[in-house]
Amino acid sequence: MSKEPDRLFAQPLPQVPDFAFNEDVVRVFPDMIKRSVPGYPTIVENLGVLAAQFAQPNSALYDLGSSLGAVTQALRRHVRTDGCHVIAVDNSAAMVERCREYLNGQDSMFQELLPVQVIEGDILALQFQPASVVALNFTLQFIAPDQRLALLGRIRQALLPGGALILSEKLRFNDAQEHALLTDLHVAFKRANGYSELEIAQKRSAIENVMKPDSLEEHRERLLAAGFSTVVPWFQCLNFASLIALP
Ligand SMILES: Nc1ncnc2c1ncn2[C@@H]1O[C@H](C[S@+](CC[C@H]([NH3+])C(=O)[O-])CC(=O)[O-])[C@@H](O)[C@H]1O
Ligand SMILES: O=C(O)C(=O)Cc1ccccc1
Repeated sequence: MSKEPDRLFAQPLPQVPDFAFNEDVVRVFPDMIKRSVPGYPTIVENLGVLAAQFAQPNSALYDLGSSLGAVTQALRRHVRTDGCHVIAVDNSAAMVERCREYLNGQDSMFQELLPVQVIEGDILALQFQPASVVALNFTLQFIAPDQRLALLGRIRQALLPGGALILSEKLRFNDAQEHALLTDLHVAFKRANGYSELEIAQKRSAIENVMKPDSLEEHRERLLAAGFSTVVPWFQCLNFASLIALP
C-alpha cells in the first residue's frame, strides 16, 4: 500500500470543496482512513474472519464501495469456501484503477486466492448475483439517505440462507450528550494521530454535505424494514460501529 501521508487539508483553503474520492484522495487514502476511523484495521481484518463463517459454496461475496480493496483482500485472505468469487464495486474511477493494481499485487504474492472482479459502477444500479456475504464497509453513509432502504432491500433479496450483510458506519447519536462526547473523543483520536485543528475542521466541512451518518436505532429499524431478521452489532470504537445483519 502507498505510504503517502494525508496532508490534504493541512493548508488553509479559501473555500473547502465537498469531499470527493478523486486522485488526490486515492494517493493518501490508506493513511487517511487509518488515522481517521478508530478501529478500521481491526474491522477490516475481522470482516474476513466473519465472512469465512457466512460464505456459502458457489456464491458471490460483494465488497460494495471497495475503495482500494482492503475488504476484498481480507475476504481473499480468510475465505476458503469452494466456488466463491469476490465482486468489488466502486464508482470512483481513480479508486478502481488503483484497487486493480493492488489486487494484481496480491495475486502475484499468493496462490489459490478467490477470483475477483472489480467493477467501476454505481452500487445503486447493480444487478446482484446470489450472494452469501455482502460488505458495506463505511459506504452506506455516502449513499443519499432516500436511497438507502431500497439498496438494503436489494441486498436482502440477493442474500442466500446462511449468508450475511456486514455493515460498518460512522454513527450519530440521538442523545445530544452522548453525541457530543463521542464526537469530542473522535477529534481527540484524530489529534493523537497527528492531525492539526485546521485539518480536522476543514475535513469536517468537506464531508458534512456528502456523508450523512445515521444512529444505531435508524440502522436497526431500516435493516428490519428491508427484510433482515436479525441485527447484531459486533464492534464499536467511539462513534464507529459494525453490524451483522442476517437474512
Ligand atoms: N453509489 C456508489 N457506488 C459505488 N461506490 C460508491 C458509491 N458512493 C460512494 N462510493 C464509494 O464508497 C467508498 C467509501 S470509502 C469505503 C472504504 C472501503 N470499503 C474500505 O474498507 O477501505 C469510506 C470512507 O472513505 O470513509 C468510496 O471509495 C466511494 O467512491
Ligand atoms: O474523517 C472523518 O471524520 C470521518 O468521519 C471518516 C472519513 C474517513 C475517510 C474519508 C471520509 C470520511
